[in-house]
Amino acid sequence: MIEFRGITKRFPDGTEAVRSFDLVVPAHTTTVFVGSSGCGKTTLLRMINRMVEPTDGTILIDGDDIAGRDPVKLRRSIGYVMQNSGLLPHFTVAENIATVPVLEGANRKKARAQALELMDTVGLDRGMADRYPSQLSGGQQQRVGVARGLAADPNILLMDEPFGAVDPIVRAELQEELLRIQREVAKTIVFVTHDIDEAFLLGDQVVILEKGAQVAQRGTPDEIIEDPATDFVASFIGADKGKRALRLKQTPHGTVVVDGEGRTQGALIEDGART
Ligand SMILES: Nc1ncnc2c1ncn2[C@@H]1O[C@H](COP(=O)(O)OP(=O)(O)OP(=O)(O)O)[C@@H](O)[C@H]1O
Repeated sequence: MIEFRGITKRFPDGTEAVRSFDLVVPAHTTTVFVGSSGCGKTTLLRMINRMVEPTDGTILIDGDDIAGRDPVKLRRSIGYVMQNSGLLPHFTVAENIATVPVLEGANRKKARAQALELMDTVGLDRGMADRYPSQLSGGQQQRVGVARGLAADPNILLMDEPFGAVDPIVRAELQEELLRIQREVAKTIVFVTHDIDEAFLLGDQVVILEKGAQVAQRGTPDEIIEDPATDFVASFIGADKGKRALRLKQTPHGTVVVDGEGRTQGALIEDGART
């Protein structure tokens, strides 16, 4: 469990990126921070592994104040996956995945064997182990990034817009893969996105943020969709445009689901029917 208590971050130029932020991130579930550009999501995430130090307040991991932890050790014990994967260009795929275990003193042969296993986990062909990042597609690079994040077998995985730079089809594939991996590994994941649909798909807990990391609403996707707390939230999730208020419509071919403007969003099928 990660706990933010009264966290404020003011940068030296006076920008208050985060103001008095409180939140409990339960273990073994996915919490998503979602909000517009500049609202403080990345700053919140980077304070968990001390890449950014808070100006005020306390962050606890499993009850321990992280201010008392060695920053380098803390950082290596937490997985971090970023947009554009952040891979080292002169390292092969396997070497990239094994970076942290090798830094931590793991035997190279063992680290490589583990990297190959992680390639299976994230759905990458082992034949790519000796390629360089520039020889992979954007989606494959992101898979390597996820494998690297998991390599030290961390309890916590931080993901900063990890699927932001890939096309929508690959993005949907990566989201499904992450859901599958999370069913297997059950890490405590903190995921940052500005895409509300991604937040609702991946999040057990979704935290909608406004400027200064002010919490507009926090809850499960169901709770937020059923009862948006404010006009801002309703607008952010598209409820005001009828995007979330779906109706059934009969057609000659069956029943479809339409949004507030009558646009077809999907077909209604019987439970247990083939999709
Ligand atoms: N090192 C810094 N010095 C000064 N201001 C900063 C610094 N890093 C971030 N900020 C500012 O803090 C605010 C929050 O930034 P942050 O990167 O956390 O937002 P974000 O929600 O992750 O945005 P995005 O979705 O665009 O990445 C912004 O106004 C940003 O300009």
